[in-house]
Amino acid sequence: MKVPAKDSKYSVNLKIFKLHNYSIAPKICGGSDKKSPSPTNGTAPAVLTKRNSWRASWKFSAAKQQQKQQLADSTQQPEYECDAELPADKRNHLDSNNDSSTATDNRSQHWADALERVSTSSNVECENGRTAQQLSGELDEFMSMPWFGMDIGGTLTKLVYFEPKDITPDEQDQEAEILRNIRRYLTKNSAYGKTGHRDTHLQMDNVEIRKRRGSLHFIRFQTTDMSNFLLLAKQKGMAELVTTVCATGGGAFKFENEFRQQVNMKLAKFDELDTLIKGILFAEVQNPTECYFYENARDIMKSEKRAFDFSKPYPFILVNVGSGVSILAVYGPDNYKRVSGTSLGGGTFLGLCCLLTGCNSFEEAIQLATKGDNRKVDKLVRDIYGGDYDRFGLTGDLVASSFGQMHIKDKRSSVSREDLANATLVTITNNIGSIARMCALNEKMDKVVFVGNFLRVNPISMKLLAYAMEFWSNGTLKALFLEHEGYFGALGCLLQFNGEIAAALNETAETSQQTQKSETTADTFSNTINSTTSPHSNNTNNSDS
Ligand SMILES: Nc1ncnc2c1ncn2[C@@H]1O[C@H](COP(=O)(O)OP(=O)(O)OP(=O)(O)O)[C@@H](O)[C@H]1O
Ligand SMILES: CC(C)(CO)[C@@H](O)C(=O)NCCC(=O)O
Repeated sequence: MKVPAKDSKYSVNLKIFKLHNYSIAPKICGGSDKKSPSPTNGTAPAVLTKRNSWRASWKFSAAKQQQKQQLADSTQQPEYECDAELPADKRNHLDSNNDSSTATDNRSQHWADALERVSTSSNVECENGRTAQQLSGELDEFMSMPWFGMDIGGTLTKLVYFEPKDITPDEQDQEAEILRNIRRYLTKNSAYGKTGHRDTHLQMDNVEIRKRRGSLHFIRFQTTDMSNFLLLAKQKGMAELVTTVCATGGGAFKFENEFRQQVNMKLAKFDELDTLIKGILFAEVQNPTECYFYENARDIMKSEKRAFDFSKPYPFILVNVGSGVSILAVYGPDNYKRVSGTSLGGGTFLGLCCLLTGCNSFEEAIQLATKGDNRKVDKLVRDIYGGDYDRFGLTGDLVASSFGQMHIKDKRSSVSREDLANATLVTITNNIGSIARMCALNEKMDKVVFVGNFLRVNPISMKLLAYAMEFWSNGTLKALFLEHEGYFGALGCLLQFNGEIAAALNETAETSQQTQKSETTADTFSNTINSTTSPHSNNTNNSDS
């Protein structure tokens, strides 16, 4: 991975702390020793139920157990090929979990099943009516380049593209021109269309995936720009390539038909939280400096980014700050639950900031926040007490009430756009920190990993979160951050194992059959409510917000 020499974004944003030339002790976690009220927007814990349909999709070959085992023994496991070459400690890291060895066995078994099935039973009918031959074709199609993983989120779409670097001259001769053009287009540019960007500083080189060596490119664009993206993909000839793309995020469901109709692309859909964890584990193994923390977190003026050894990660709290926030308790690679969430996330920060300051982009909002002072907007403990509230350890500098001065006309007229942006950022960050801390306490975990694009170019929030975890836990909680911030869902998608892909394709077929059925039902009973369940309905959260 290209590691930036000195992250300029940090030096720029440090200005805020220079401007606030005081010992910053913003109130990150509401209430401290006081009994904190429950977060208004928290969600009820939802225990993960693993999706089982892929197991069912292969079950007809269970009768040939012995034969399968031989195949399994002689077959490598694509997803873990790179693992086989890893140093022992890294391998242990993937295997150290209570579930992981079982998961690996299952995977090799199912990969063996898949191979056996396509090689020996090409006309056996699958559950959804497709033959093994068809399924084999779909797997081949998936295996053919280009390889993408896509995370279509509420605000940003993230695309991870694998560029093969081990192309032989023969392969090069045979490579379709369209494919070559797509590869060149993606890897030679860093801006695409109106909102597309390649984060060149995050590029991972010399990565091995499914026995191919190459580079991973990280691209993002606004989800509102999806129709332009599809148009561009069509112009570049994607429709003629007939590819299947692994996709996750809400948009994988929302835009599925558009992908099919406009660029002839099938989406193999995966759950966003499953892929998030897979992506994180892969990035950590690939990049020794993926994970970092803030040293001297208690003194925001002095706190500095340092590498953290995340090779033995479990258990940990994972806070994904996207448009909204999901909070997971992670016990192992295939073992987690979504413990909470809040609708007050990155989307809220951006939305409120645009409303309050008239800014037009996340970058602009962060720039404004960097120059502003939340103390002119918020009501601090000292604005109420005239000093500290000693009895419960609340120093005068703490925010007692976010935006608490804005009901006063004079104060309102003296605040700047910068102050409002800063107060918005601090408010949203504090709230996330508060909920994350309560989750860590509940789950008795001491590592809290923050990811998601809200943290992009946003050291103010990272430092506040690091401060919050450290200060309010008396040093027992540690906030951790990851370099590839918002790309883990897309990365995890790209890495999906072939057995899982086959299952996702099956689910797609099942869903379209269900949809057709429900459309017919809706025609017949036009007054009844369509209650078709989502293919992942056994794996969703119980959001109550
Ligand atoms: N260039 C950008 N444009 C818009 N938002 C950005 C940008 N860079 C960072 N952000 C922040 O990142 C957030 C989106 O993060 P992310 O991409 O992780 O979530 P998402 O997948 O879009 O949302 P969700 O997971 O809730 O569907 C935005 O709400 C905003 O706060
Ligand atoms: C809906 C998702 C999961 C989409 O990524 C995310 O935006 C989220 O977790 N929102 C918060 C929902 C809640 O728990 O209140």
